[in-house]
Amino acid sequence: MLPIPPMADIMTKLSSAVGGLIIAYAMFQNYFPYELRGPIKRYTQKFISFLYPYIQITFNEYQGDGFERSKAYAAIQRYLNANSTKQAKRLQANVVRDSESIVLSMADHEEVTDEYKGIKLWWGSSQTISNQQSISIYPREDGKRYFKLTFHKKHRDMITNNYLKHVLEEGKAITVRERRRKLYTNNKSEGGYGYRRSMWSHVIFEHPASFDTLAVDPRKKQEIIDDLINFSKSKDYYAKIGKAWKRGYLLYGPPGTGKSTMIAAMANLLKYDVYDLELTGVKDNTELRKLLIDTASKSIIVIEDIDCSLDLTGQREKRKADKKKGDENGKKKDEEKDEVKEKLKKLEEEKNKTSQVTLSGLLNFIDGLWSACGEERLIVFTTNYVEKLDPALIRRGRMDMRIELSYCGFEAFKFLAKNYLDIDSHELFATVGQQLEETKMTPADVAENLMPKSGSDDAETCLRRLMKALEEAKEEEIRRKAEEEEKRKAEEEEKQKAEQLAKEEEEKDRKMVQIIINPE
Ligand SMILES: Nc1ncnc2c1ncn2[C@@H]1O[C@H](COP(=O)(O)OP(=O)(O)OP(=O)(O)O)[C@@H](O)[C@H]1O
Ligand SMILES: [Mg+2]
Repeated sequence: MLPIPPMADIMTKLSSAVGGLIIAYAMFQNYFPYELRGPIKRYTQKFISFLYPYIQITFNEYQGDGFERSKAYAAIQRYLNANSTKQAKRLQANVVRDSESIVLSMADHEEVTDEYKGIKLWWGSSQTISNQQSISIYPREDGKRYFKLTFHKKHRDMITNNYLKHVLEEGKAITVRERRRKLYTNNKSEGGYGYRRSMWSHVIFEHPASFDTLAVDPRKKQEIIDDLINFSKSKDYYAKIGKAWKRGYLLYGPPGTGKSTMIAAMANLLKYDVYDLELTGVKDNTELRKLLIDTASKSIIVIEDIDCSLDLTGQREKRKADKKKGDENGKKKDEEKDEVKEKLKKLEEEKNKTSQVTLSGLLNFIDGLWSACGEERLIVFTTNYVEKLDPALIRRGRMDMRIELSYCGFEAFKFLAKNYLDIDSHELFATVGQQLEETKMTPADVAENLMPKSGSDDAETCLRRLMKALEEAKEEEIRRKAEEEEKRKAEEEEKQKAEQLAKEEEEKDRKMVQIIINPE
């Protein structure tokens, strides 16, 4: 490739060439016969492109009527900030992320180079200054910002077909990587009229959990990570098989086994937002659908403790009973005419009013037609009692992956020891392993015991503390079992006594009947 002079140099040469051409053009307009003008024009164009064999593409910041910021401009800006800002000598500082950090971008009239598959390109940033003296609310009237891409015309196809696509995709990926993720929760519906509030409120999601710190059997962990990454890259696959791009996970296990922590780790791994849906705060199925529509792509919708959130089968029965009660109250109202009492009753009813979301509403939420309105979404349920859930809710297709998080095993313990004490092995490991087989302890409790409590605590002190806790837990379990056995025996005895008593009563009754029938 020919070495290309810097832009300023090109512009000087070009302006003198163009000046000459304008004079020539004026002469030719007046003095050349009409028939000769066409060929001469063509040659002039060739001459210009010989002098300046480059193509320029402009990307304006605002498009359409000037209100909408061009997505391409934003993506290019991100791309250039990440890839080429180091070369620019004049930079512009923008404060972002709630005034916490600064992002540098190339200043106006700066130029940087980029290289793509051995092709050199130039990116310039500029602004046309508005002639208006007044301040306008229309962004485009305050001056148009734009990026200009310059490249040799022989690379036209490669640039327009491949490079621009690469820049836009890379820019978008950087936006996703760098954005601050959010943790949303649904606002409790308040009913009534007035200004429609957003259905979700959010805070910045900053949970430190990651799969690196999660003590789960390494093989199982890898399987989950692979599944998640595979999902996030499967846009085309889902389109091909005609399924909405979403996946359901059911996390189940006793309290303190890392279900919530795993959700945070999933969000951190995929860089997704989290929507923590509190079902008891959702008025009815319609509101549930609205909440769903209000969620963005690249997100995890979480429903924790699904078994407690709603008594999905009992709920419908209770509602019917409530309704009946409501009708009866209506009749009484005319009779009583006691307004104060009525108001108090209403308040009480309002307080007791629970969510009217039904099982079918929830199933529709997961895989009904509306669930396809966004893409790249995970739906995660957690529960302590998987056996309590309605089979329809957790069948394959709805919950694609079921993950059991259980008590701490030896592998998980070794992982926690490495994480908390920075040791791979210790002579006490074998004993701890044996204890863990005999006694159930959650990873949360194991981690708590392993954590050094003071600066003087070494690995052995922490391991011995864990062993002591396991010993105590074992004794507690033996005590509990003994108590249960005692209770069971007492109940059994009670039952036998009652049966004996019933038999005796029956015998007495039988004899009494006989005396009445046969008095002698
Ligand atoms: N497998 C694990 N690896 C590392 N830390 C864990 C693990 N499980 C639990 N913990 C620790 O224990 C604490 C409680 O865990 P978490 O809240 O994730 O439990 P959970 O399964 O969601 O419990 P619940 O059913 O009560 O909601 C967390 O602070 C976490 O650090
Ligand atoms: Mg939890």
